Amino acid sequence: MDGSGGGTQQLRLEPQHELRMEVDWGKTVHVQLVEGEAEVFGTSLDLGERLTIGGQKLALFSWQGCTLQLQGEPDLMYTSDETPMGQYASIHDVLDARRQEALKGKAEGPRTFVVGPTDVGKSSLCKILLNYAVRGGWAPTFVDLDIGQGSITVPGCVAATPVEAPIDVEDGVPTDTPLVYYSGTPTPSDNPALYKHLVERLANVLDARAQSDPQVRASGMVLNSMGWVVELGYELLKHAVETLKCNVVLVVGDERLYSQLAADLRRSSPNKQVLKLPRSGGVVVRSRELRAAARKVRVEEYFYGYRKELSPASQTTRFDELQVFRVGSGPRAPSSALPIGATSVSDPLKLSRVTNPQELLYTLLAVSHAPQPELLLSVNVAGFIYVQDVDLAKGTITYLAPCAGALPGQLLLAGAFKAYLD
Ligand SMILES: Nc1ncnc2c1ncn2[C@@H]1O[C@H](COP(=O)(O)OP(=O)(O)OP(=O)(O)O)[C@@H](O)[C@H]1O
Repeated sequence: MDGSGGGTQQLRLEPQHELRMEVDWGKTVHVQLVEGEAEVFGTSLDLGERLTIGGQKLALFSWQGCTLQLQGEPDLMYTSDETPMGQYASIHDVLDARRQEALKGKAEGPRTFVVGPTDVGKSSLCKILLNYAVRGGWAPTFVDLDIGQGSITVPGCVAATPVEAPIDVEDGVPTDTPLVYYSGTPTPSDNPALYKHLVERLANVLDARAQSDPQVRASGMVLNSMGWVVELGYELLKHAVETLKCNVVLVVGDERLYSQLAADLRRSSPNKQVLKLPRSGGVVVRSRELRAAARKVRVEEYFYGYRKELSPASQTTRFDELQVFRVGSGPRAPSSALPIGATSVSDPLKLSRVTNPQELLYTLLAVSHAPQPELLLSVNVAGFIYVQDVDLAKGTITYLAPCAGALPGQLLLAGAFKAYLD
């Protein structure tokens, strides 16, 4: 049973056109390349390869034209020749030239920061640039600072992963050797100091990695950012650009943001390239509810896999055998409750041991590589567990882990959002 239903049809895609498609979760559509060439966000399809699309919105683009065979009924499907792919390819050429130059001069390649408001196609552009770089023989690092989505592991993280092969259309970015820091919340406004701290930790490790391998260094990075581009969100963007030493900033679909960033960044470092790009008309706008649903799907995929091919293990343990810590000093007193003139002071990076397991129910806990609690915010995480049940009478918690057996670390970081897996 593949859930595709519907008949089979052949479709001709003219040169530089794209076929835009939306397939809801729980449904599948199969697409096969019969003739010519086509790609999905820069990942080329092989002739005869059968792509399964489910719970996705995407575009099949062809530079030279192609024939596709479709089985199943997408919820929405249309073709368009109004795509920014030509401009995206030109940007790739600029980045490629910078990589060649960097390799020759044993220097840093382009660190390309993609910014823009929500739903302008930032993640899709990152995939296109990563895939084009891989097709040219480079091994760029993908850095995801959009903690709302968690495309590398789960929502609530800043993370990075090397991309050495084209990104799988179904499985997404590779997750074999990710570098992950957990903030535990899908929005940086909950604890901006923590977000900045984790970005700084990530930057340090990525700098060290780049120094150790000239090819990695010249390949550079492609960085995805969150869509919060005003007020504090804007300050966090600038902090990330500076901390991760980004030398190319691509502003998608927002003229105002482009001129503001270009002025601010050029003032602080004149050799940064700040470029503007149009939003693709194909990008689908997602509601708040859809984003929350996508977060849950992301967590499910982490444990069960995109095709439900993984077998996570449910285990029960005594809560006092786990050392779970929470970041931040808890809710601040409202200013109205403080003496006149006093401000509420709390350490946003303070760690405190969680003593009531009930508050962890349905949340994700990060299993840290840290050898001691003081290093919990400095060391990356090994993976995640999901708290399925808490038995206060017995003092036990039941959790879902990617595999059975002992956890890879004794120290855990609590998350603040509930995933409510079925
Ligand atoms: N040309 C296109 N045709 C059809 N769907 C597209 C196209 N480009 C992007 N999409 C889809 O639109 C949705 C939003 O795109 P994307 O995730 O790239 O935007 P974003 O700016 O990164 O969003 P966010 O605000 O969540 O960071 C995704 O489901 C993506 O697959």
